[in-house]
Amino acid sequence: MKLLLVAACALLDVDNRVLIAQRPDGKAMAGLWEFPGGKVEAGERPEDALIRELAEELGITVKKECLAPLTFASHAYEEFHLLMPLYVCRRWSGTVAGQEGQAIKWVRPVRLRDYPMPAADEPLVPHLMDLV
Ligand SMILES: Nc1nc2c([nH]c(=O)n2[C@H]2C[C@H](O)[C@@H](COP(=O)(O)OP(=O)(O)OP(=O)(O)O)O2)c(=O)[nH]1
Repeated sequence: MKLLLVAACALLDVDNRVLIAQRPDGKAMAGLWEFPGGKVEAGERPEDALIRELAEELGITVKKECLAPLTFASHAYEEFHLLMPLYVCRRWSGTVAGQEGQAIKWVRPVRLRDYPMPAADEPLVPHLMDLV
C-alpha cells in the first residue's frame, strides 16, 4: 500500500472560523470540502509544501513560525494510505481568495459537520472544536 504524505492547514480567522475549500470537478473526491494543502513532494519539507500550496491555492504568504502542529489524519483509502499532518495558522499576509476557481468558506468548527468532507478529515473535526 502506497503511503501518501499530504500537509494541510486549518486557517483560523479572528472569529475562530476555519477555512475550507471545495475540491473542484474532475479531481478525486470532487465536491467534498477539505482543508487547504497538498502533497509533499520528494525532498520537500512538509511545512514548505504547505506554504507553497497556500500561496498557489489561496494567494497568501505564510511564515513557517506561524504554522503550529495540531493533529494528523491517518486513513486507509482504497488506492493509498493517507498520512496528513494538520497545522493551525492564525497569521498570514495577503487576502485569502481561491486561485483555482474553487469555492471557499469560513465556518465555525461546530458547523463543519454540515459540509461533506473526505473520510480522512472526519476525525479531525473534534480537535478543531476543542481548540476554539
Ligand atoms: N488538501 C487536502 N487533501 C486532502 C484532505 N483530505 C484528504 O483526504 N485529502 C486527500 C485528497 C488527495 O488524495 C490528497 C491531496 O492531494 P492534492 O489535493 O495535492 O492532489 P490532487 O488529488 O488534487 O491531485 P493533483 O493535484 O496531483 O492533480 O489528500 C484535506 O483536508 N486537504
